[in-house]
Amino acid sequence: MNAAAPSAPETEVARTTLRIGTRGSLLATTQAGTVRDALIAAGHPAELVIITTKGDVTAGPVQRIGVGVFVAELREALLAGDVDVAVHSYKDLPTVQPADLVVAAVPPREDPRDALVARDGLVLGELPPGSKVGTSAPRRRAQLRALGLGLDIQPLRGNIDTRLGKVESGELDAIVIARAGLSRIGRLDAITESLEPVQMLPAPSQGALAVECRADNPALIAVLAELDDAASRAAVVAERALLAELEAGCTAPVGAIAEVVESIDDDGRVFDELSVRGCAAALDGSDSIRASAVGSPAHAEELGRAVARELLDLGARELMVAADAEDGSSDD
Ligand SMILES: NCc1[nH]cc(CCC(=O)O)c1CC(=O)O
Repeated sequence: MNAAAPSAPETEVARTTLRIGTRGSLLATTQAGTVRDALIAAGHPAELVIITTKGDVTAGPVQRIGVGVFVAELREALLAGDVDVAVHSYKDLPTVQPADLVVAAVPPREDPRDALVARDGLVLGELPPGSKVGTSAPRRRAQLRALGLGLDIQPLRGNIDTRLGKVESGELDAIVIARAGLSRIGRLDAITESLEPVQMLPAPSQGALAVECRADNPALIAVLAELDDAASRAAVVAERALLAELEAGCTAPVGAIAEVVESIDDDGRVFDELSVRGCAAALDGSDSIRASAVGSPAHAEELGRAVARELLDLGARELMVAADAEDGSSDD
């Protein structure tokens, strides 16, 4: 920095290489790398800066370490000015956005579905009762149990390679993980079944990235906004509004999927609609509730909240309170 001529953020954007903070895992650096490449392609020099977070060096369940652990240190680096941009897996962000930071872009989202990685190429319906299936996310555990297949759900943590290794070694018969993570690290080949939303609703904002920067830098916000994908943003806004209205965190047994779909009006005109589906499940799989709505993408937030209120009317709160009481380990 030139101490004699301190520059306004506006001019800084124009002449410096943007520093993009990321966790050091293969998944995180790959994700952040797509943002770096998109910025460079748009004429904005950018580079990655690896930030080691507590979540990367601790092996305990996420609920014990604290929700948002993967996010907090990246945000500290942003606020300290050590980096200009942070790239997060959107589903790892708490629902409350800090006032001094903004999600300036939601790039085109990956397929949000969960994926089954099973031994011998098996799909879910082929796993015999008693099969050991790894996942620590209450949302996945509850929805798997609700399928009534008699599966033995086992805790699962670690990076993607560690998780895949448990199937390869035979320790587990299968695992359920986000398809997007496998896609980003080039391991779609490991998937034996992509789980349809009728069986398994993904975590709110799964497969989407949040490109975050300080709220006090309008020039940088404008640059990052070039990477924003309107349909992906509308979907994520609806899903996270649903989660927020349920007053649930990223470890709650809540699933949601919103999609922009084409519709045709009475005069034959094609227009975009936003379809929103959500579920809340009891952790023991004894019950799960679903609700849905369709409306304008411009009303994504209201749509998400409306689906959440319907879930609440159907008893979601009572279900999730029971879920809270059971046990702590989770990792969605
Ligand atoms: N908290 C774990 C996490 N956070 C983001 C991803 C990758 C998928 C995504 O970007 O949504 C994963 C792994 C998983 O859920 O299997």
